[in-house]
Amino acid sequence: MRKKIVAGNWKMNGTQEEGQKLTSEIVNMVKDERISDVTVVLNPPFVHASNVKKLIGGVDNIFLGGQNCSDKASGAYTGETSASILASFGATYVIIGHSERREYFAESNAQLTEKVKLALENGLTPIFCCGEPLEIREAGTHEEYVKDQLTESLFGLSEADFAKIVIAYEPIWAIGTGKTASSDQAQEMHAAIRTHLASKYGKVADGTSILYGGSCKPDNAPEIFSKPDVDGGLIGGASLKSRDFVDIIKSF
Ligand SMILES: O=C[C@H](O)COP(=O)(O)O
Repeated sequence: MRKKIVAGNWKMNGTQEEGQKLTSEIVNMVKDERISDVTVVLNPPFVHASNVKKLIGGVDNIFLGGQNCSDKASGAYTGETSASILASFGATYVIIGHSERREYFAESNAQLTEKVKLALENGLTPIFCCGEPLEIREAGTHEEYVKDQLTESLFGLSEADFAKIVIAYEPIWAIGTGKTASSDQAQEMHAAIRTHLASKYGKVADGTSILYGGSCKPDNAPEIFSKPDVDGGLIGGASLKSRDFVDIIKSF
């Protein structure tokens, strides 16, 4: 049985006060509505880490994650945050290779491998993102494109390390655009991803949670999450509204 995961990626949003309010509301709803069968991950901007960690304190199925980590272990890298710093603040997940990091910060597949390794060494579960831009989708080469991202960044991992990875498939043309992939498009890609992972890691890939991301909302999440290879979501915009985010969590 694969883990069902809904992760909220706040991106660069939220003052201290807003972050605390959002976290408290989510925590209260998850408790009051007795949601216990879904792993919930909150990925705020780094500076919110302590506040968020404190607020989720007593809830077994809500975890703190980072939106990124450095590909270096420590040192003179101004503005960066390492996997070990994140772990020391109580984070247990970290998003790696989000398309915004790949596009705006020119992160390469090789760099992402280093980030994944450092995350694992520090006990963090990487949520490894992959996904194609619109022109690749239109050219019909999206499967190959995504498989290459996975091969180049992850296929050097041992089986034991690979078993700890969560994948997020996010078609770039669906991120923040309001244009979601159809549930059939999501299932097709998730199945292709799983088959590709199995070509290297065999049965271990059956246990890999693959999340969908891209304009996921309360009204489309039930249909997307009903697909056999979709194990949850990586939620951007809708994770900033507590009611919407919790409704998405309840969409399985
Ligand atoms: O990390 C989350 C994704 O980029 C999806 O963002 P979105 O839900 O705002 O489209």
